[in-house]
Amino acid sequence: MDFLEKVRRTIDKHNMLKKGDKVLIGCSGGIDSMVLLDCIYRLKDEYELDITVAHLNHMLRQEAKEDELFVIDTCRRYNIKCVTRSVDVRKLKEEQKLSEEEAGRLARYNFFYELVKDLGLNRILLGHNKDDVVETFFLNLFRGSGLDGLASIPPVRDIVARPLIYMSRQEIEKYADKNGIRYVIDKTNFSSKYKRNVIRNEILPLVKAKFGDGVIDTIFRTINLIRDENLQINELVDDIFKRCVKKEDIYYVLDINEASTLPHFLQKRLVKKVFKEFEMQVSLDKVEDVLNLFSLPSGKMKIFGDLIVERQNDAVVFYKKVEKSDFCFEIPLKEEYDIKYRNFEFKFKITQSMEHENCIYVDSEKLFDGKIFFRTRRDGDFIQLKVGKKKLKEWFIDKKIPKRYRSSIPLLAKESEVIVIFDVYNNKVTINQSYKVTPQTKQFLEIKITILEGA
Ligand SMILES: Nc1ncnc2c1ncn2[C@@H]1O[C@H](COP(=O)(O)OP(=O)(O)OP(=O)(O)O)[C@@H](O)[C@H]1O
Repeated sequence: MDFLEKVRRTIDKHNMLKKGDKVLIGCSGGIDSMVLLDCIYRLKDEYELDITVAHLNHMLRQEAKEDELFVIDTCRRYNIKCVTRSVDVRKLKEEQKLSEEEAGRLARYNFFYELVKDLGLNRILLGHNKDDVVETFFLNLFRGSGLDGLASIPPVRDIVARPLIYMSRQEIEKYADKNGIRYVIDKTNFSSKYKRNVIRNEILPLVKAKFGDGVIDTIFRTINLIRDENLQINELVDDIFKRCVKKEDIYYVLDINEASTLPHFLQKRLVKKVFKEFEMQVSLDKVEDVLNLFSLPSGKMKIFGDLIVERQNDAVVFYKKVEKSDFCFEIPLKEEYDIKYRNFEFKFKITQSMEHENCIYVDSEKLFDGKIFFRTRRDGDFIQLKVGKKKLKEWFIDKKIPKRYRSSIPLLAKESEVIVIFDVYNNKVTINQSYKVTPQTKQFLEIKITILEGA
């Protein structure tokens, strides 16, 4: 089967393209991406494609500018749009504390996704080949990895597709030769500074010499098996996640009763998936630490940064300490006062009548003999209810407000006496009995609460 037919079959097998797609091709100028460009150009009419090439100049190598100009020139010859950008990858590496390869990848993907958005494209095509897949597998194996890493590079992920994924480097070289494809040679491919090159130039040739050239195909098939099984496990974990994990405000609440029935490896995956929601990849040790919380009555740990995992009743709760939710603002009763808190806006105003239906009114008479604060809870807070005086802490327990929410519930208070509890957890307001409006009330504190759109 000829090369282009094999590429076409890869595309169709994985639904990489459909008619009328607007595609971005990532071209470094190297052999893989230039062969990819040539193939997609040949398939352009058949799939009615709109093609844009993107090249990122990493500003790492001396020849970087030449490579960029080479890609621009090639696109001009094909009459294809080309967008280039330069990013100081070394600087990005320092800033984000990444390896050079990771920083390069991050810069590339950011660039690609930005272009997709700005130009209204719907596919990103990259030139990874079979050898890249095998090399990545070994890289991850030597680094230490679970199935996700051993599954290596997938043919399709999200809108990214890799039409050359079943082609060997040798086949690509043959195609380039036969069709006079021009490309640049990345000299760093030969340097042992990068671990990938050690695998590519030293380890894999040795493996081939000892086990025969066919061994690469055998390893590639093994990787595909791992990927298929991994995919199925991931789908299972997605279903379990929907069942066991609830998102509440900024919290992910994992139901222990449900999760405890799962086999250990699925529990690990589930916890890893919660971390992923925070865009965090966490070591297996940390995952095991979290699983230990399943069998403890209580416990709390800091993962890293500001991510906290805490055992609470029948749940393990994951949350990020964003900002200290403690706050305290004095309400100047003489004038109108607005304050935004989370996705609410509170407006306070003294009035002589209860004009508005959707406002809360408090008898203001007793407010003037002290300072009034809009704040979060303090030790010793209490509220006067119909049934008598109650500690705020007990009130929280009665109303079944989870501990993690208690510190972020806004209150109106005078010293330790709570006048109004704005229970944003249950969407209810509780007013202190001594401040409730009566037929004798002459002056009111009007409180208007608005939910802010899109907050
Ligand atoms: N600087 C870049 N600008 C745009 N796309 C890139 C760039 N570098 C890599 N890519 C894309 O990502 C794919 C994989 O990158 P990787 O670095 O693994 O390959 P490569 O050896 O540079 O590939 P190639 O042989 O095409 O140069 C490339 O085939 C190409 O599609």
